[in-house]
Amino acid sequence: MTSPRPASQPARAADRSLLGRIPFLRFSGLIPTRRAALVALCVIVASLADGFGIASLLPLMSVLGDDAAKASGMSKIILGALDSVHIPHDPVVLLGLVVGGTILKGVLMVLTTRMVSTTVAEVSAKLRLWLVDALINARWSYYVHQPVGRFSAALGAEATGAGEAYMASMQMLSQSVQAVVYLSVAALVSWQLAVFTLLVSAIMLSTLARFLTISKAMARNQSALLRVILGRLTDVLIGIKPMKAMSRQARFAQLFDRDLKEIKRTYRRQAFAKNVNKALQEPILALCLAAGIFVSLTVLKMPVAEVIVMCLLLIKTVMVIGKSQQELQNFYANQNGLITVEDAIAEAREQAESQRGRLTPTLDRQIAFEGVGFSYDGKPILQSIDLQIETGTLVSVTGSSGAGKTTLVDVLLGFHQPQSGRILVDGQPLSEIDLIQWRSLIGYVPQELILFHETIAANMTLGEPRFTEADIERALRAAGADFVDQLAEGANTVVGERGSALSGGQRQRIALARALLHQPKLLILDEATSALDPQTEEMIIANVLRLVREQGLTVISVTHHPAWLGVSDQVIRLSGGRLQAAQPAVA
Ligand SMILES: Nc1ncnc2c1ncn2[C@@H]1O[C@H](COP(=O)(O)OP(=O)(O)OP(=O)(O)O)[C@@H](O)[C@H]1O
Repeated sequence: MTSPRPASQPARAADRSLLGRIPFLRFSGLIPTRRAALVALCVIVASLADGFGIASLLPLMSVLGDDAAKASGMSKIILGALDSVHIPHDPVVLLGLVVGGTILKGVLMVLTTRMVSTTVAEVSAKLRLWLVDALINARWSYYVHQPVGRFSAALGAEATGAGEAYMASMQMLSQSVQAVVYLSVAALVSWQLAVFTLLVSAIMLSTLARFLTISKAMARNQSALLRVILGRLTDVLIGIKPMKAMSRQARFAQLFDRDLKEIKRTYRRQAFAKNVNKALQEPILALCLAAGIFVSLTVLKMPVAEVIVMCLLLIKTVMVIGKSQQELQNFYANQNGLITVEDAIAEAREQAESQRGRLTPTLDRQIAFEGVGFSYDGKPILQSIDLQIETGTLVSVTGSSGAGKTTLVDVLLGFHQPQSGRILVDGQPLSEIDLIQWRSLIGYVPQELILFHETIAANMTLGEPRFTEADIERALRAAGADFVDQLAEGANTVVGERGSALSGGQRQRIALARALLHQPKLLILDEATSALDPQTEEMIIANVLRLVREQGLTVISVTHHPAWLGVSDQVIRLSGGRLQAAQPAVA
């Protein structure tokens, strides 16, 4: 998942251009151009076929109509067109043409729907993939400031909404093409009919436009509210235990209640706007139609057959334009998902971890900090740190809470770039080393360790198939996790949500086994044995020390525990971000 962004992937600004505001062009960066063009072409062809269905009824009406109808301008044009392609004026032949055309249209529609549905699924899947990829490759400091729920919302409902928006844009394209065909046929029949149809459509669209605006606004509100709720829910569920223990969860339920009521209100308004739009289209059309029929029959004295065909055309055209407006409403209701996911992707990509280093790390001799300084938002955390860590030694980092111990480790992991000084690994600047390769040499147990809702084995291998059962067994032994043998399912025991089916000390040992599984050259332990009883801690220290002495493992242990400090080759003491005293490594 470390691949750079493919060139075809969209930049945020490009999609907000004028062209990007046209619904079906909005997806140009998401779907390969050729495929997008093919889908659009199929939609257009199927819609043309659908549009010409109505035109094919006209010759039939003319042939079946009375003499007055045959003598009208409309019929002359149609019958003349039939003569030019040598189609006899026979009702049976014409009926056959209508049926054949309808079947062809049906087949085209099915094929097109299939292609559009596949692309809808692809749009959602691709957005999810890009988002996951961007998140995984973002720098550590980015995660620190992000509510997790934001990404849950983007990966779930919002990515699905983006697919729905694509579907709506294609439907809209289809209805628009049909509208153009119907209008052209109407113009062929009579220019007055085409003008009247446009007039009726304009009345309908402008009357109902405000419901479109409501849909758009409500969709935006829903999206923002859902993000807040999901973010809060994720936080609450992660930290529910102390809240329940102190009976302080009620306040959160009240907050959810307020947000959920607000969401309910936006959904109600959106559903109303959508359905009222649909419901009002027909009465508006009926009123205009009644007026048109009255004028045609009584004032213009047009033949009845011709008025029927014209009414049919007008109804079809206006309905298709109305449907196109409904699809635009659907697009607005869902495009927020697209915008939100694209924004999340673009933002995470802007925070992508720099991969500038090209050097291959070795770690055979020494890690050196030379005048390393680091600040958070201008607040100095590490100041002029100078130290050497020889390979094959055990080094403890100690100091009061907030002294900068974890930050020191984070800088060594390449999570933060020092603002002054440099770190050298076997004489090579860390800033020039390939960070992916560097971290693959490291085993790391963090202070706030998290196990996944998986088996013990899966928590150790993290899904990598290269590890064997023997590897898992070896790492469990080294981590002092003998308790796994007592479990009915052994390493196949599921550890529960964030490892809650295990004790704190058991979780720490699984996390240590995970860190040892790939036989790292550098093991970093951040308070990794804080939850263990003294006997278990001593046993783990002995195991780690054996790896140091026998296999040349380098260990940095952030700790306050005397058991670690007593056996360390070097103790680094931090106070207020400065090195207090460093004891040289024991020979
Ligand atoms: N992401 C952050 N943004 C801003 N300040 C931070 C951030 N992370 C840590 N700090 C600050 O940096 C200082 C050092 O934190 P650090 O976690 O390195 O201390 P520590 O010595 O490991 O403490 P402890 O022993 O309590 O874990 C603290 O004052 C902390 O508030």
